[in-house]
Amino acid sequence: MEHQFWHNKWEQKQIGFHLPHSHPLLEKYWLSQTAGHKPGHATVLVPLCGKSIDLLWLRQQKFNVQGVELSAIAASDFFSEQQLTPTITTKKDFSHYSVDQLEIMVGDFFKLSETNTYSLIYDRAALIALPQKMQKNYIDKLYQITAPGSNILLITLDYDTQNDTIIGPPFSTSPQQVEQLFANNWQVKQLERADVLQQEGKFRKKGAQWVYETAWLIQRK
Ligand SMILES: C[S@@+](CC[C@H](N)C(=O)[O-])C[C@H]1O[C@@H](n2cnc3c(N)ncnc32)[C@H](O)[C@@H]1O
Repeated sequence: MEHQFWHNKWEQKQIGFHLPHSHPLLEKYWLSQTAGHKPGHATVLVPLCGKSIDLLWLRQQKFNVQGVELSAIAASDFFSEQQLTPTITTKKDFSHYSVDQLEIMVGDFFKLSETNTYSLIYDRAALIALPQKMQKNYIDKLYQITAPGSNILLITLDYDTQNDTIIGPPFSTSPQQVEQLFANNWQVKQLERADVLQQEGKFRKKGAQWVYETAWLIQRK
């Protein structure tokens, strides 16, 4: 997706993806499957984080949280809505908005230069925000920045693409696609798959017959 597409979405407040609460699948699987074995204060990276309340939930569980987000509007809205005052510093490709244990790096995720650094990643609506031709680059970038043994909690959506009135994002990403994307270098475990058509008004209105949400534990070999 062009960067301008997302900047326009934030400027025009077209952020239907934003949830006013933390994600139930994060609450269900983060400690039980993904990060429960990690010592307190491990760092979790949240790619394409928007102004997600999940950042706060993760911090409440005593993780250091680093989000990456293209839009400075998203970052400033996050901190002002949470009544937090960040310090802002700019280094190279990113502006860092930070308060205790929580930082949003404003810039392009694909410009992260770290290697073998992160051991915990939370992805809700990040992989699926990208069109198929960018998804492979996204997985390559995850591979670059994570260390062997890293865990990712990934939440994907796939839907009835017969109905071509639905144009992503989110881009329908089927279990087969997830398995193919992570086929090399990763172990893939499906944690849960459920029909969420009833909760997804946007899809229902457009005539979708089904929408599935799937939670995954992805482990880097
Ligand atoms: C579908 S939203 C999901 C936001 C968040 N994960 C959530 O659950 O609310 C995708 C977000 O990714 C951001 N984004 C898109 N491309 C990006 C990039 N290359 N680097 C960093 N952020 C990006 C957009 O601005 C948008 O806020």
